[in-house]
Amino acid sequence: MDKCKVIITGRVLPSVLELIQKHCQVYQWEQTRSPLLSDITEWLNDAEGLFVTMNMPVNEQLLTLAPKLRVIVQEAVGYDNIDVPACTRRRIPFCNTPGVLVETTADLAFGLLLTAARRIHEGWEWVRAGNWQNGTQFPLGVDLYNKTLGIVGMGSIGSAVAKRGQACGMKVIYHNRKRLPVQDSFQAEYRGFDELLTEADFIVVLTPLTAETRGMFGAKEFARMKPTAYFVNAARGAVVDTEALYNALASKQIAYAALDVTDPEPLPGDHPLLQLPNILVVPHIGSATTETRIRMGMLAAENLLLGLDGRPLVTCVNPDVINS
Ligand SMILES: NC(=O)C1=CN([C@@H]2O[C@H](COP(=O)(O)OP(=O)(O)OC[C@H]3O[C@@H](n4cnc5c(N)ncnc54)[C@H](OP(=O)(O)O)[C@@H]3O)[C@@H](O)[C@H]2O)C=CC1
Ligand SMILES: O=CC(=O)O
Repeated sequence: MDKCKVIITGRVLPSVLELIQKHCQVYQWEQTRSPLLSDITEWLNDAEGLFVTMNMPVNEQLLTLAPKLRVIVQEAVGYDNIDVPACTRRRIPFCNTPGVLVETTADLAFGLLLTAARRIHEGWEWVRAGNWQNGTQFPLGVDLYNKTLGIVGMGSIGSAVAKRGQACGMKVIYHNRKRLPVQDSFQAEYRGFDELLTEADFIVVLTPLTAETRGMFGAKEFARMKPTAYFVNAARGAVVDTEALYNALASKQIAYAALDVTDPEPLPGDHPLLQLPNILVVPHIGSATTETRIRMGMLAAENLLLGLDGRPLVTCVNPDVINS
């Protein structure tokens, strides 16, 4: 019997590829950049499954070229690149990988905060440049203890960051559209968005990117923050207006930013943000540990195989397409 044909839009771990190849014929995009639609058009014509590894747009245009597609999975939690209603209209189930990367991403978000506050990365550069003997001139950092951590997007990952902050003696405040039930907020206090901006010493963003959150942090929001504020974005780059962030940092309207995600992404090496002294940027590595990437890849692969088999998926974003 012919194996189902599936497209994988980037590199995956060998164990994940092996599992998929056992059951499917794989077309894999192997270049480091994300494929353009034109790069995979030929494969789309007979693909029954699509495994998305990077932020490739899955929209009407792509779906129209893929008449046999029966399941789409993405090895990520955020799915702002996927037109889910368009998948649903074609009765194609779509899965992301929630749950398995929560603690790992929270470690990275909190790690950015701690690294920026204590200038760990700058200290390393200082030592490596042979400056240790001038150690007393190394610029001082700031404490986390007794400071206020403001989390915008207190969901799975935001809550895990909140716990890390509390373990460091921080007071935690948060903002969501809906206030959490008391038992789920473990003493973090709810604030309106503007209140959180003015009160927090450290702000960590962990909302999804939606029409509502796109550009949520602009000039007005940075102007509300303390001049000593540290700003961490581990959500999606476009939640922040990059030019406004640049201006806020360059004019010292806020103290520091630490980013796992940027807009544009990847950030070009000559981008003005990277010339600033008060910023730390890492290349979207929130979930990038071996253990977590295996969990994400395996979950996505299992969902792919279930979908090809016409069975309900474990983490389906639009489950009604299967149940109806
Ligand atoms: N850097 C990285 O590598 C990673 C980044 N991410 C990003 O983090 C995001 C969050 O993931 P996760 O914690 O699992 O998601 P959850 O759905 O568990 O949490 C999202 C939170 O955001 C809140 N939220 C949504 N819209 C708004 C809004 N307009 N204003 C304020 N709060 C809002 C939600 O609360 P409410 O609905 O009440 O508003 C919820 O508390 C992902 O969507 C993804 O983009 C995820 C994994 C790794
Ligand atoms: O950015 C990563 C994700 O899982 O979402």
